Amino acid sequence: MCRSLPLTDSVLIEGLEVETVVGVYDWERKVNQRLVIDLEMAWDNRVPGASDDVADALDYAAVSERVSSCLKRLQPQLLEYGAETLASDLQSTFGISWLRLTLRKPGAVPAARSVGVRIERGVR
Ligand SMILES: Nc1nc2c(c(=O)[nH]1)N=C([C@H](O)[C@@H](O)CO)CN2
Repeated sequence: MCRSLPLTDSVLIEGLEVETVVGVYDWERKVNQRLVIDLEMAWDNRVPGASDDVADALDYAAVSERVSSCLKRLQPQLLEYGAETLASDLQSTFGISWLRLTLRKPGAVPAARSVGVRIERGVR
């Protein structure tokens, strides 16, 4: 019997910076702050690897653009809400079966280099 192995290919976006309104406090609703996004997204890279056609690839430029516009429109209070909404939007828009998303807010806790949340959604 021939069983297929789980797909371990990914497309990556690391350190994507987005300026938006984010936070729970009154002062935070009046300023832009920087968010930093890391994404690992399952994708069968054998197809674009054979065709050399970006139409077969998960276009990291298009995903980056979508992340930025989504967070600017959403203006979340909690990072958790931003991450959950973003993950759901990316999965349905691009047909991503599984992703790991890290959303960091580097300025939030002065004594820390960064704080944030990480979620994984879907199945590989
Ligand atoms: N788990 C979380 N804790 C906190 C969040 C958050 O989004 N998730 N946000 C804040 C404030 O907005 C903070 O960033 C202001 O410095 C506090 N805790």
